[in-house]
Amino acid sequence: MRIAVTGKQGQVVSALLERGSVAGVEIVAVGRPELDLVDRASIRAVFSQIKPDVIVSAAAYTAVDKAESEEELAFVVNAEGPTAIAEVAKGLEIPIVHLSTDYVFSGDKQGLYVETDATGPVSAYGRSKLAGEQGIAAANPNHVILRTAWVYSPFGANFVKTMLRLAETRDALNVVADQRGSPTSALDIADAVIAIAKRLSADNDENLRGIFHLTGSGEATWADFAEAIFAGLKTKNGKVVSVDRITTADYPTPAKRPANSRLSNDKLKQTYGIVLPDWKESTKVVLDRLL
Ligand SMILES: NC(=O)C1=CN([C@@H]2O[C@H](COP(=O)(O)OP(=O)(O)OC[C@H]3O[C@@H](n4cnc5c(N)ncnc54)[C@H](O)[C@@H]3O)[C@@H](O)[C@H]2O)C=CC1
Repeated sequence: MRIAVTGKQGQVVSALLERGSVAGVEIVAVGRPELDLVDRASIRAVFSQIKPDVIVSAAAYTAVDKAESEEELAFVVNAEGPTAIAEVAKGLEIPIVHLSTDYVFSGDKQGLYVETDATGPVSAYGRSKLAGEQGIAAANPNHVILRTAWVYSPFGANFVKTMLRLAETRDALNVVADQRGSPTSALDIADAVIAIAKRLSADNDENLRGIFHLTGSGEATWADFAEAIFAGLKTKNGKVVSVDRITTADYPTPAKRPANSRLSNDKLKQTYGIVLPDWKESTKVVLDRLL
């Protein structure tokens, strides 16, 4: 099976390239310059040449704070581009698997978010990703939208790498302790995406299509996540870094973030039998690679 994935150096695309060979699946990464999400013509041209069985839409404008001042560009990249890809997939009669985000929700709910909960993004990035979900769903019923969250990996830029970099020069760090979510390893996302793509290309059942939540098992605050990273660092090289728990109000950012990012993964478990590993286990796997 051949999977075309958008982007060349992102966390999820890098993980797919690595895990694809383990799963015996050919992964073709397409990104700039031959595929630019702001250029519809490039989107149309590239996939008919590759002839994939499934398209995975992983590339995105992911600079959450910068999007506040570049909302128009974020919309083109996160909504118009993926919608055009879904149209191409429809024309090729193949499924599209698209990565979306917990930031489509406001974070005001008390419990875990389920797929049918009302959306209500509180940031430009979240609004652009929600518009992408809606554009894809309207363009091609043969879609799976995977809302994930707090993605980290050995690749690209992410929270784990930022914490390890800061630990080189600091003994204590202030980390936000009033946002809850589920850290999710891009390596685990890649395994799930490949399993889902295989099912989609073999089975037309409409229950396999639609929106699904896909996050690491268990939950944490950013401060918990940082502590787990520094515990791993301590066992590796003895360096001790302490975490000072602060509130979101103590750490103002241009984009507002949901206080509650916890997503229920029950639908994915019931439909596909997929459950991602506990975030603490997957964090150890990534730390082993980075340290
Ligand atoms: N990183 C995170 O914490 C989260 C990410 N997501 C979603 O998961 C998906 C994958 O995220 P990551 O791998 O972490 O992202 P990333 O930021 O590591 O990679 C994004 C990729 O998109 C590419 N890209 C950006 N603009 C482009 C354009 N105009 N044309 C072509 N390619 C372009 C970049 O070159 C890069 O390869 C994205 O859709 C993102 O919105 C969802 C929730 C959380």
